[in-house]
Amino acid sequence: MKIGLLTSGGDCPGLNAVIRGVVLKGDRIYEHEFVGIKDGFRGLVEDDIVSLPRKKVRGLSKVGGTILGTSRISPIRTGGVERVKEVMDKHEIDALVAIGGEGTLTVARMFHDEGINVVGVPKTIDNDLSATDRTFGFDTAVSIATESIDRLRTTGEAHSRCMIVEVMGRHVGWIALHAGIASGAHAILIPEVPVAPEQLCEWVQNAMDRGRAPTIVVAEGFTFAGTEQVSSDRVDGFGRPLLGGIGEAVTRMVEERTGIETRNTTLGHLQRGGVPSSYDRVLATRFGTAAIDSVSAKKWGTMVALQGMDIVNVNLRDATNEIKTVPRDQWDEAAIMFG
Ligand SMILES: Nc1ncnc2c1ncn2[C@@H]1O[C@H](COP(=O)(O)OP(=O)(O)OP(=O)(O)O)[C@@H](O)[C@H]1O
Ligand SMILES: O=P(O)(O)OC[C@H]1O[C@](O)(CO)[C@@H](O)[C@@H]1O
Ligand SMILES: [Mg+2]
Repeated sequence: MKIGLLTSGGDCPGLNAVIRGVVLKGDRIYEHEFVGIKDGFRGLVEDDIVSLPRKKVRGLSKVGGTILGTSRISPIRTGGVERVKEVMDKHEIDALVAIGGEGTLTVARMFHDEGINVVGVPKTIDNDLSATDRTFGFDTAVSIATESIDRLRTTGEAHSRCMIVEVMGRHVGWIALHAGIASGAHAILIPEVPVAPEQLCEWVQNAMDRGRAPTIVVAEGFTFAGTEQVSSDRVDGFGRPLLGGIGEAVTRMVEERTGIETRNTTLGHLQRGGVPSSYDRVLATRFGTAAIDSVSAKKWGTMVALQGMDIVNVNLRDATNEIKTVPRDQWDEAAIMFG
């Protein structure tokens, strides 16, 4: 079989390890041929496709980013499924492995419905995909965020300041929750749970009164009860507003209301760049080798997923019907330690 690989949506540590896993097993065990589609769906519409022999994936499991490039360009809006089929036919591509988050896999599902052979691999640092216990990239992002919060804590203590840390998480607070628990934050603010400014200031004041430097982790998608998401007037490649700025808003509010000197740090793309953790390398490699098994078994319209310790196949529809949010009881468990 001739198989096209693409990475789409935000990049994520472990993408290259998936590519390596797919190509190595596909070459050794199944003798498939591979091509790389450049910059996600852009390459599929604009016919930007390169050969992907085994030698191109050497040593890739520890390399950040993606050798194929990525984008947020929609094939549905730009060329449509007919154009995708035309390009695939031209290159005699039998099947696609689409490595991406909920948006990419929604498009993969649309492709499947239109008769294109496709298997999905779940990626995102946000960990917001249903039907898989984990996405690769999440562990790395949490490690980077945790280390950063630990560092901010010592400078906060030196100055008796309140430190606010904004982490990624457009719709969900998984990174904030895990990094916040790991670093012993005094409050964790996530999109799933509205919190009143008065409550936050009480936690900040309590921590200060006990001689601690209050440390607050806030996910970019968080909003105070009854307020709008903070976003910029700029949009991403798909036309959605860029988020970010809630950390600064929380900082000003805390300083104004409590009088405690407060500083904001937005971790941003530091959470996505650089080498994947060993956990993410292993998970991504397992996803890659399982994905080529799925392709070889013609399990079209499915996604590889982690359930417990096992890699399984799930329907793309189950993976993309709704995003996986943080359950309220998990936030409540953490909230016992706030303040
Ligand atoms: N419903 C849709 N209709 C058409 N195109 C879509 C749709 N959803 C997503 N896409 C396309 O798929 C691309 C990838 O989706 P998206 O940008 O959300 O990244 P993702 O795969 O979800 O990863 P991330 O976790 O970074 O968001 C989008 O930028 C857009 O071009
Ligand atoms: O700067 P970009 O690439 O648009 O990505 C930002 C988005 O990517 C994500 O990290 C998901 O990868 C979101 O949490 C965030 O809103
Ligand atoms: Mg998305």
